[in-house]
Amino acid sequence: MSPPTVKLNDGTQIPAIGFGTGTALFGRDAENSVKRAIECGFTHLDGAQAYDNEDSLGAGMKAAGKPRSELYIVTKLKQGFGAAQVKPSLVESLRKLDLDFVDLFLIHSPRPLKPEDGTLQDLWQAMEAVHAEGLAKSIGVSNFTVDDLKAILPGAKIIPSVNQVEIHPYVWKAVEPIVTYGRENGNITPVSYGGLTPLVRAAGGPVDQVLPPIVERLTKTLGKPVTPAQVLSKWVTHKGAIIVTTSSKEARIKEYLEAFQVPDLTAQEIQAIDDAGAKLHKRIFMRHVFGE
Ligand SMILES: NC(=O)C1=CN([C@@H]2O[C@H](COP(=O)(O)OP(=O)(O)OC[C@H]3O[C@@H](n4cnc5c(N)ncnc54)[C@H](O)[C@@H]3O)[C@@H](O)[C@H]2O)C=CC1
Ligand SMILES: O=CCc1c[nH]c2ccccc12
Repeated sequence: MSPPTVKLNDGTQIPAIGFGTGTALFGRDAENSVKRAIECGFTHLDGAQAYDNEDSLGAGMKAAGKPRSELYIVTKLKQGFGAAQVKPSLVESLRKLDLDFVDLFLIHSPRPLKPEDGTLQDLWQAMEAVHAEGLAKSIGVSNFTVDDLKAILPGAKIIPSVNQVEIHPYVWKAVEPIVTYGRENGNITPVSYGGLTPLVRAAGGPVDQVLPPIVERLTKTLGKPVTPAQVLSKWVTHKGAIIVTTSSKEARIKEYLEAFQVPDLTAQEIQAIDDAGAKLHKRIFMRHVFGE
């Protein structure tokens, strides 16, 4: 079963969960993992120039044999690239991916940006130009703070469709203002990465303690086992975000997709996870977003 989709501010639809080729797959051949993910039901694939594996992402798509129209392909401008590199680097990404266009092209990070490479506004104008040429159906940003959004929005002809940022309970207090600002200023959809951090990179933290009763209730309600990772995925979805996750294991890939069959969390359960998350601040990526 295909995952649900969400409508972006430019009218396009994005699958509510994406399979990442960074982190564990960074610099590695992603072909088999991407093929497996597509065969299991993922249609949204998250790449980046910096991951140095776009060619194998393209090979994985091809090997899976799914029509291009059923796939949603994302790549990101390498960190540190300025306006002049937007089009040539995207053309090179498309060559590696063996595609005519990507569904979504993101500025991977607003930093570092050298003064000689122009301003963030110049960078966004160059993104608007590749969108106008049809090389990217949607354009967006990643790791943008409220101030970064404020820097580009006044001069923008196109509002970023998404802001991909680290979102999980241990950064929620810090990231919520970015999510809210984006929503209130052009309906920018948050995309979450690092969503499983409480289980994967901060095991034993306060969130671990509140998950078991929620897992138990949902397992009873659904009539089949629900996992802590699925509960965290539901939490991310309840915050209005698209999920980007990854795994090389087929069982985990299926577990991620099956999270969409899990019943909703109650307001009290969401609050319990928020409260537990607020007891620990743990950021994994992009120091500039959270200041520590
Ligand atoms: N825009 C950006 O700056 C960033 C984007 N990303 C994108 O997001 C993707 C996913 O990022 P992640 O942080 O890896 O996602 P994530 O937080 O969902 O973690 C996925 C990892 O968790 C492991 N895992 C899943 N369930 C587990 C369990 N029950 N116990 C132990 N381990 C478990 C998986 O094997 C996998 O290695 C990346 O591949 C990349 O495409 C990631 C980081 C930064
Ligand atoms: O996207 C995840 C974080 C990130 C930013 N730049 C790079 C380069 C290589 C691997 C991961 C990343």
